[in-house]
Amino acid sequence: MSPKPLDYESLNENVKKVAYAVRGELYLRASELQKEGKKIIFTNVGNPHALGQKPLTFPRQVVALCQAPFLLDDPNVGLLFPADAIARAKHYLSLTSGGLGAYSDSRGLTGIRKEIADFIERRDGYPSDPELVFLTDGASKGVMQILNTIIRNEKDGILVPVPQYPLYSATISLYGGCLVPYYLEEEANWSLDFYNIRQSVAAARSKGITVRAMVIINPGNPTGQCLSEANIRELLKFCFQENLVLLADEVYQQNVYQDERPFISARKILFDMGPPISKEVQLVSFHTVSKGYWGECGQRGGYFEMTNLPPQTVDEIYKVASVSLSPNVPGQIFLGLMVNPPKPGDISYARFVAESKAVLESLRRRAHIMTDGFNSCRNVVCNFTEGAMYSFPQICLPPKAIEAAKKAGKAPDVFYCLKLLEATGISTVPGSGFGQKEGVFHLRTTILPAEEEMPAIMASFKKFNDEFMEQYED
Ligand SMILES: Cc1ncc(COP(=O)(O)O)c(CN[C@@H]2CONC2=O)c1O
Repeated sequence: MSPKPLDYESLNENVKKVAYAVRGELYLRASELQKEGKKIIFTNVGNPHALGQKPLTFPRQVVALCQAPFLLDDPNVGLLFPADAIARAKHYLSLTSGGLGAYSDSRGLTGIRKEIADFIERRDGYPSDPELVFLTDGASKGVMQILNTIIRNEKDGILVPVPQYPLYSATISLYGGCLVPYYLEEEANWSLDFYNIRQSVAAARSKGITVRAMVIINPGNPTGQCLSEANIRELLKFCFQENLVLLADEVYQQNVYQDERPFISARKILFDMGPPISKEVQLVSFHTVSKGYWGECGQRGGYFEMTNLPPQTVDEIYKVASVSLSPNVPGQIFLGLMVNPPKPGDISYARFVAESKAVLESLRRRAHIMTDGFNSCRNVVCNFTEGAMYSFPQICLPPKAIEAAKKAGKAPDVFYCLKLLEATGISTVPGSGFGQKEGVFHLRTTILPAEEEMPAIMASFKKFNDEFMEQYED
């Protein structure tokens, strides 16, 4: 009997190649342990509300009213909702063609795309065209769509930073392209090494790969570094020289925990550089409501903005977006609220600022607590989380531990993370899931556990790690 169409052996080989460690072996084991009644701290996913972060009030008030417009007709609505939330809800409902239950245009609601373009113009100081802003169900879908547009065959290469967020490796596998790694320099705080980047491109080309795009994640996931203006200038010059489209993943642009390298968008620097670069380099920038001080991961609100793409290409991307009909409309409204929050003088302004400031300041403190906790272990080295939501310490493992891992049929960092999980309930992601240099091991955790729990979590980690080292050290 020949295999059925959806038997494993008949499946699309690219589907089988996909790996996504953020919800891989460790996450599955943690879920099993949770079912057995063990308390698990899921720090594997940058999912703030799942770790106790409260949603911002104003956005939820507006979307609640949009979801239940009959409340707006209730004479007591003003007793429960502030006037600016009521007004904003009415505004967003007026943008839709029948409320949140109706499909929107496949690029998203025009009025919200305009709000985003206005935000980009305020942020960068250069005009932004709403026609070049497409809304998506999370930034993930936008990244996937653009990579799908770029990858023609297995000889098309995409430059990806390593360690990388596995959305990129998984999507490149799914669409049958070639991931061309460029290694970040851990010793120099995960900085770029342009010699290494050029080497990677040359090596790929020598194998017949056409390198077509370069991904930057700024601030970085899992590495947390923030790129300097000089870095981004050099990147844009490199893309211009090598004819690469730059994919700027800027989903963590609100998550910055140091003052030396504030977030500057790749788009701003592109226009600052002027012609020919500002006219020639093609750029797609991504953003989301899943991160920042919003953390609204489940709302699936993302967008990408296209710069220097020819109209015909934009039309092709629109055509493919039309196949999925419409990005989810509540997620679009969250995007509009994120880029156009309450202003000074609005009734909800003070509360909004207080809530968002509290989240960011706490994340900054937690970044320090976690980094210091890891660095207090003699075999652990951890760069400070300058931005994003993760800590990515290097764990120096003794030969006996590596031997034991081998015997267990596990990569050394997977072995270590499994032992950590079993001993402490802390669910992390092994560095191998993000890529790392040969013979060097990491784990990724988020800085998201509640601040008051963080010291106990780090103490529990240190206790486990020291006992692990006692057991396996020569
Ligand atoms: C760099 C980067 N880009 C895009 C996304 C996708 O965001 P959307 O929610 O908008 O699709 C993530 C999510 N971060 C994942 C999710 O949690 N932990 C992670 O590493 C990310 O880290």
